Amino acid sequence: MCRIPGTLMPFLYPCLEASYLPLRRSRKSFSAIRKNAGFQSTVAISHDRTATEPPPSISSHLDPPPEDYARTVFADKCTVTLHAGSGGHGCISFLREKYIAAGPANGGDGGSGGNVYIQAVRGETSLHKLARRGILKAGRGKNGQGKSQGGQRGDDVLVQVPIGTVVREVLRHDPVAEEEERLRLERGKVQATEGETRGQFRRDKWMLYPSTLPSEYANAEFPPLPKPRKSNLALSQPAAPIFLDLSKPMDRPILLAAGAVGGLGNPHFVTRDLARPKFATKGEIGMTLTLDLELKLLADVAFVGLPNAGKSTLLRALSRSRARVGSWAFTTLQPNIGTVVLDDSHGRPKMQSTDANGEPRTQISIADIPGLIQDAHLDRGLGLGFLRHIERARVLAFVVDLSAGDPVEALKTLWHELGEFENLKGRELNEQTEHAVGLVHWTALGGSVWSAAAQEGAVSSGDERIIINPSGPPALPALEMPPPSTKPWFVVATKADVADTQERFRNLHAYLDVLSKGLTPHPSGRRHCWKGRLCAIPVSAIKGEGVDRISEWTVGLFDERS
Ligand SMILES: Nc1nc2c(ncn2[C@@H]2O[C@H](COP(=O)(O)OP(=O)(O)OP(=O)(O)O)[C@@H](O)[C@H]2O)c(=O)[nH]1
Ligand SMILES: [Mg+2]
Repeated sequence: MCRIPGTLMPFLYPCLEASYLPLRRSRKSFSAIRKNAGFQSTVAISHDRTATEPPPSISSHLDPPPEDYARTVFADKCTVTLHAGSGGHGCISFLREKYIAAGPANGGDGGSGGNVYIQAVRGETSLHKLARRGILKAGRGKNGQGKSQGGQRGDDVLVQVPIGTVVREVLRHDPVAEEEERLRLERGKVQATEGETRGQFRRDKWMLYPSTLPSEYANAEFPPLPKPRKSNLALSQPAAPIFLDLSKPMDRPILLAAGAVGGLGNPHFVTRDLARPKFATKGEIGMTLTLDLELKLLADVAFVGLPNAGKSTLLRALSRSRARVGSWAFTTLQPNIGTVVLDDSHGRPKMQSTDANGEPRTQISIADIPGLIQDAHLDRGLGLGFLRHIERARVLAFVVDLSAGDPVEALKTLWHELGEFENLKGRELNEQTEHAVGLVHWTALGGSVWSAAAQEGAVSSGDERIIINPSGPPALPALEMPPPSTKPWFVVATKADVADTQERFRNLHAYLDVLSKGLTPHPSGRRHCWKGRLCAIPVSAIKGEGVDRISEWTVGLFDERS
């Protein structure tokens, strides 16, 4: 439940105020707020101040010079390749001391490779850092040393992603699993694998004593190769193909790929006949995973509006964002994410509210989405790309400009685009399903694991295995998102400081009233839309007035749903 201690900012339109109380606020607390704010006597915004008076001191952030813009770097999707560390090689060494010229074998085992972990953390809002890096490699285990010293473990890699990231596997190359698969297939044909491997030298598996002559190992007899080994940690890896929906902050990371185990030192190969083996095994090769990361939840609130409506200025007013603003359309080309901290700058929460996990809500994230224009669903303007972002917010805040024509028309245009986008997605989904019904799925290596061997082409160790040369990994289906019309929403009527905008605001308010009573069809044209209390919040973003109501209302909506 949301409770708002302290005073509200002096409000914009006193005559309309009574009907915009945040959800579930008691009458008593409201009258206290009115009293504190000097409500009856103060009208917060002087309407024709913008042109003549110098902007207030706050405007340095809200009406910023170009040097105050931060370059927006944002990615809501990326593909990364993760390499678990390979194991270090086993060591070939012999004890050598005073009076012991040729002691027993004492080579240490190789160290294990580093593991790859993933963790969803608060504070991360975009996948651009991962998108830029593309490839992350865990450290290789160090080789074993003499005097039976094992090699050091390789360094782990921790991939930190924003909360709401969906991780899907695109490609997997696990040399150990592939070797096991190869042996399993061969076991049917040749019973005595041991006998077959004895006497063979495999350059990729064996380490040889440095001073060994080629002629020596050409005739040397090698023991059977040890079975492909995996570290115990591999048991806690998620099952293939990986699908993780990281919708909550994680205290501990999840293991994605365990590092490969190190090779065996030469003491492992001591036998009665061979006291001083001059060979050890190489470390296993670490697995490679190609993952598709996609943000399912971009932010708690998304600002949806026509170009130049004042969305970026509003984000600057609410948070410390340094989004670019300008009096022309399409100033914003990438979503900007801002964080609103719900405390009074002294560490005390402004509102008592808890999230779905029962934890106190300390902040909300807001996404400023690039402007939407008519026919955006037909890929006009910045196209479908950013309509996609709108699906990824929990609450939609429609930002309408009170100074630019009828706000009701603007709201209808925005909803029409979202409705058409939903229709388009529905049609696409139907087509995909029809297409999928007509397809025959065939997996090359008989498992859900898409192996690199299959990707390389017509590789086959046996005659009966036919591998089709595919052009690449299978495309992942689009993530399922809740349609925008089912999300809670409200309207932010901005630029309320501009003169003669009250009438437009009253019209907007009246329209929302009629809409919430169900007396007029939903502007998206969709059925099963969200049915809740609709509200329009008048603000002046450029003066930072009335903007606190946005976070209060949002928190009220979250509390209602939880
Ligand atoms: N008078 C007044 N002007 C505002 C207000 N908010 C924004 N503006 C001005 O409106 C213009 C557009 O603001 P932006 O924040 O860049 O608008 P936007 O919606 O982000 O625009 P796009 O990124 O192009 O979609 C700027 O010149 C702002 O100074 C406001 O509350 N009052
Ligand atoms: Mg903008």
